[in-house]
Amino acid sequence: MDLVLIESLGVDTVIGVYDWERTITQRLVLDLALATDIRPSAAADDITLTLDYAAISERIQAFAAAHDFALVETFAERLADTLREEFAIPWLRLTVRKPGAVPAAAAVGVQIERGTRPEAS
Ligand SMILES: Nc1nc2c(c(=O)[nH]1)N=C([C@H](O)[C@@H](O)CO)CN2
Repeated sequence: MDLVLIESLGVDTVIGVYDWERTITQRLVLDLALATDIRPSAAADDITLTLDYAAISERIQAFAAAHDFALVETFAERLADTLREEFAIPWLRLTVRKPGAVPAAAAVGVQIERGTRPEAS
C-alpha cells in the first residue's frame, strides 16, 4: 500500500465547546496519510491517476471555513467522511491537533483511521 501525505496543514475554523470559542476562528493543524496505489500515476507521469494533494488541501481549507463544530472529534469524523467520498480514498489516517488549547501541551487533538487498508503488493 502506498500513501500520499499532507503534513502540518494549518486551517482556520470555528471550533470549541466554550461560549468564547464560538465567536472566534482558531487554527487546527492536520496530518493526513491517504492510501492509494501510486504506480499507475508514476508509470504515466499523470496527476489525474493519483490523489492530488494540492486539490485535497484546498478542499480541506474550504471544509474548515464552512463548518463550526464544537469538538475536534466531530471535525475529524466529518472531514474523513467528506474526503473519502469525494476523492474515493479507501483508507486514511487523519490527525487533528489544536495548538494552544492546553497551555502546558504543545498540542492536543485526535487521530483516526477510517476505511479498509489495502493489502500490500
Ligand atoms: N476530547 C476533547 N476534549 C476537549 C475538546 C475537544 O474538542 N475534544 N475541546 C475542548 C475545548 O474546546 C478546548 O479546546 C478549549 O481550550 C476541551 N476538551
